[in-house]
Amino acid sequence: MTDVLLSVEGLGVQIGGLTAIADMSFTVPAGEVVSLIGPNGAGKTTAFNVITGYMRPTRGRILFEGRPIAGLAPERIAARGLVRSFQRTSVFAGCTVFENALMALHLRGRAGLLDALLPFLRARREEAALHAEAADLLDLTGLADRAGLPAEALAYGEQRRLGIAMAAAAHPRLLLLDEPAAGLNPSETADCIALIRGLKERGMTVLLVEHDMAMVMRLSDRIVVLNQGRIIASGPPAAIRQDPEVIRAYLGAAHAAA
Ligand SMILES: Nc1ncnc2c1ncn2[C@@H]1O[C@H](COP(=O)(O)OP(=O)(O)OP(=O)(O)O)[C@@H](O)[C@H]1O
Repeated sequence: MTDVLLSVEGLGVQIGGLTAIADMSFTVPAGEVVSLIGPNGAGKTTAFNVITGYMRPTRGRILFEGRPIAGLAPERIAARGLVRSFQRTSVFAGCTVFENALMALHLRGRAGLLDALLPFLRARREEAALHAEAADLLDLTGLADRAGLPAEALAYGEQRRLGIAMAAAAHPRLLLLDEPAAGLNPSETADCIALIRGLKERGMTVLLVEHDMAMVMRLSDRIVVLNQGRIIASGPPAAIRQDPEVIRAYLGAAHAAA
């Protein structure tokens, strides 16, 4: 049986008098890409905010590796290995692309007992390993030939990919991506799909919120469809594409025309 990494059970979120999420239950199995889709206002961002600790649920449970996380502070949830990338880019301007990748890896680095015993040797060995890993990360993003450029000189789509790679550098157990294709042109979207596929091939589990259906259909093992705060369907892309209720509520005319 597949290991369930994240389990959302009977989640409900009220914001003031409004029901942002009425009742939501789904799981994210380890090693899979699960996408949350649905029309504007369906509750996708709210679900992300609650899972990552930025909002408190009104009811329900969220279990990460079997332990409850609902209501914990965002940094405590991140420390457990649940890391999110934001819609806006989050690279450090004024640093090169390579330095950005390196910084993300350093932020993950943890000093151990060896630090106290062999500080110099360890620092050198670790630095070399981190440089190799940063180079590997840039290979994966397709940004290796841009390594020496200031991060702000990258095109928008490249900055977005670097931001995702930096979130992935933390080796999260679960990576949450909030609309990674927003504002990207088709070729940038294709590069972004390649990056996420590469992360998946390296064993990363991903929860994706995305409006770009080409990306969702290509990457997802499973899709959860939300409408007005409720799950109306969930399953593999082929089934979701043909689900009459999903077509009516979300895929609509664009799907019919395709
Ligand atoms: N901070 C807030 N204050 C008031 N209402 C909110 C707040 N955040 C979300 N909502 C409401 O909760 C519902 C769900 O919104 P949410 O942003 O989660 O939807 P979404 O699926 O992410 O939409 P989109 O695709 O447009 O990002 C909507 O009716 C929205 O207006």
